[in-house]
Amino acid sequence: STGSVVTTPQQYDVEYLTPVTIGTPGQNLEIDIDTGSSDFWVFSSETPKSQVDGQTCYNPNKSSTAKKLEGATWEIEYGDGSSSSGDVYLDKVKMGGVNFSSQAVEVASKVSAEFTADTNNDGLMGLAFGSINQVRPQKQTTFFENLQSSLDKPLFTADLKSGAPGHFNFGYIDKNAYTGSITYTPVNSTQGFWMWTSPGYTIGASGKFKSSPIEGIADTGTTLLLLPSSVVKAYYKNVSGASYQSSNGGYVFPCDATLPSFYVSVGDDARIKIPGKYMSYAPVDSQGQNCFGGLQTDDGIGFSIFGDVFLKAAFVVFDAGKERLGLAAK
Ligand SMILES: CC1CCN(C(=N)N)CC1
Ligand SMILES: CC1CCN(C(=N)N)CC1
Repeated sequence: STGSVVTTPQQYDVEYLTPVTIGTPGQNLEIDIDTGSSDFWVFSSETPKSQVDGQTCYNPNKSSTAKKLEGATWEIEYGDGSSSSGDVYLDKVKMGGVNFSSQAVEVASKVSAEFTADTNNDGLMGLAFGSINQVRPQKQTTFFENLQSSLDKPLFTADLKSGAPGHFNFGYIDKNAYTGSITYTPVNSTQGFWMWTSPGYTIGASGKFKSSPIEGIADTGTTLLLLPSSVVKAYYKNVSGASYQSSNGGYVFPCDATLPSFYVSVGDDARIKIPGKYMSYAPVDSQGQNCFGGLQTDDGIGFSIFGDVFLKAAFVVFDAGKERLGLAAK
């Protein structure tokens, strides 16, 4: 089998939302596909009304195919301090024409304020590895892991775009979705993530390549590109008026500043070009005077995060069959 589903950026490409159908008859939710986690959780009939602000809620009692996973519970906390928790049902889940009949659907009986405020986001689907799933007493496998053996190829691809809809595809590689060739690099999944190491980077079209291994995760659920502080400092040295502002929680610069492109090396002789335009995330003030950088430090995380600022510049192959990541220009 193969599948393809559209994924639509929210304002400033802060996150991408993807339609997912759960249960019988189908209940349609808009889900944040997150390759940096491994739980599929949704707003539900069990989420207190005071914590719901317009989100679509999955109601297992209205699905003839829902079965409660007795005794199973979950709770999860994300890098930004947001969190959610609840219990678990097994139900039919369909996305992009592929479906799995008994997917663990983690229903939220509690969500933090960040999720309540994220009014178009009805839940998250983690596509990292099941080893970091948070359901207890027995961990659950991800939608992709459940599908894997039935897919034409044991892989999925992400084609996120800047300010436009893109696609997640399952089981095949769309040759029309990228230019040139795909460079593959090994994935180390021992921490449960799509973790890989870039050999280095280049700042600006005429910059010199800097050999400096950067270990990080390919993460569709993180908005920005989070790299070691030495790399980030070197980049913003090239941006007039840029400074680290603790009050804003990162590097900020005048919105009219000229931003150099940033090249992330892949394998022996390939690199992904992030256009300067992608290196500005959003205004920090209502006048739109100063802007928050799309590149920030990975301080405190333990590894770098190749988030949407990077991923939307590439065609990305998450190849579980060969434990590797494929990257191509587009
Ligand atoms: C290591 C962290 C990366 C960001 N997260 C995520 N995309 N779910 C949380 C884990
Ligand atoms: C990885 C997740 C971090 C938390 N999120 C949020 N606050 N809207 C969603 C993505």
